[in-house]
Amino acid sequence: MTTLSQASCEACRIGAPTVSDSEATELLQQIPEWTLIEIDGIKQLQRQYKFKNFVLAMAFANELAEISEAEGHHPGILVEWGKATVTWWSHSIKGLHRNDFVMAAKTDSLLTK
Ligand SMILES: C[C@H](O)[C@H](O)[C@H]1CNC2=NC(N)=NC(=O)C2=N1
Repeated sequence: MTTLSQASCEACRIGAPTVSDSEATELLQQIPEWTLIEIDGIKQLQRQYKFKNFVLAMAFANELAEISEAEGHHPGILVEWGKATVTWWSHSIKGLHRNDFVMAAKTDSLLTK
């Protein structure tokens, strides 16, 4: 099995299937720090990362911007002093696609680079 962080984000077109609840539970085992949330009926993955200051949190957000552009899939990022909150979901399908789990794993691997 390819680990999520090594997978590529496949194109996610309108009408692509959302991940089922049982698939989500299984995929979450590979990204245990992430929480499944629901906002306005849209399921999303969210994780808060802690940093020593604002500049480090901002630098992390910029690295995440680079991999997001490379993969064509983009997160919500809230940068505050000492933390960055990252949220992944697929706008085109108003929910979670496997891409979101792949991107969450890639986000985690930025920290271990
Ligand atoms: C045309 C472009 O690839 C699409 O609009 C992409 C851009 N980034 C995206 N990011 C996310 N998170 N969901 C999307 O549906 C999405 N669509």
